[in-house]
Amino acid sequence: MIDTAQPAIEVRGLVKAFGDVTALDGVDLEVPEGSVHGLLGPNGAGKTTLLRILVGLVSPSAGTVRVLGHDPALGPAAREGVASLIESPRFKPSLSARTNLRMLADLDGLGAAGDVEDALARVGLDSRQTRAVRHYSLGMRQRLGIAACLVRRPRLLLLDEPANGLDPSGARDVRMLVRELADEGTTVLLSSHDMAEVDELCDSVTILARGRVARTGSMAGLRTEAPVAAYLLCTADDATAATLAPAGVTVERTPAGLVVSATQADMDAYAVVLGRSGVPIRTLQLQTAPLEALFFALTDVA
Ligand SMILES: Nc1ncnc2c1ncn2[C@@H]1O[C@H](COP(=O)(O)OP(=O)(O)OP(=O)(O)O)[C@@H](O)[C@H]1O
Repeated sequence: MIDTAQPAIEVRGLVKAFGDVTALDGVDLEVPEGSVHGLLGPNGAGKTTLLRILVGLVSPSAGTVRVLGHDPALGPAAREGVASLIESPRFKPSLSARTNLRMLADLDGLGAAGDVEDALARVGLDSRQTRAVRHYSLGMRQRLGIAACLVRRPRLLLLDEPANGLDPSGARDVRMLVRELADEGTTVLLSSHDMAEVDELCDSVTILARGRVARTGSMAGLRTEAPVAAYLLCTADDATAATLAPAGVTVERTPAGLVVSATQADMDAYAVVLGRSGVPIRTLQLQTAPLEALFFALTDVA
């Protein structure tokens, strides 16, 4: 029975040191059951270490960890209901996707309960095809890795940069799949470098920087904190355009065009004013997305 009052993940004061490298330095994390939570941070922030601790692959130096109510360090029984894709999944290269998943289901003692056909269908891999996994593209392997998670019918799915290395359509497929699983009630914790990806998929986010929590909260809350966006605007008459900026819009003339700082709503209003005033817009480019700018500010990455 699912205890809805209990968070799917509850981490308090988590510290992990590898020799003199402190990968995690007092991390608190709470992920409610049924939500999609993003773990965001630059390289080396500690995301993978945190995920590895959550599945019992690494033991913490200090702090408490509860995953679906259990301490994952206590062994496989304490990790029931949890599936993860943290490292590149290891499959037998000479065997087909279906045979690989059947073997994993048997190893997990799932037997017929591990629905291999359904898992393959969910990730868009054809269970009838006999091609060996060694011929699979990176995107197909990643999908197979997710299928291996789905065979376990997890309540909680942990994904380490699931769209990393995939081409745009592969990345979109993985995102759609994550969204579908979330809509069905699976709790998802996914790490990413990509603020846009987290914004698209997640209800809430924890931003890590150098092993510490730089910010945690709902995506909606984070959006309200985001600075105004910067745009590069080129018009048929930049000198006139600069004089037409409404209140709330800052315009700086540069050789490349007008650098405009404005909220989305104010930029829309400015574009309408320009059109009405007979100043055609030639190009308008978003230079720094607001959430991305906030991510850089919070993690100190120039
Ligand atoms: N097994 C290990 N031994 C020694 N140091 C480690 C080990 N695992 C991680 N680290 C160090 O801990 C820090 C955090 O690494 P981690 O891989 O968790 O970061 P990350 O946020 O996942 O980075 P990336 O986005 O590059 O994958 C880094 O300084 C890394 O070098």
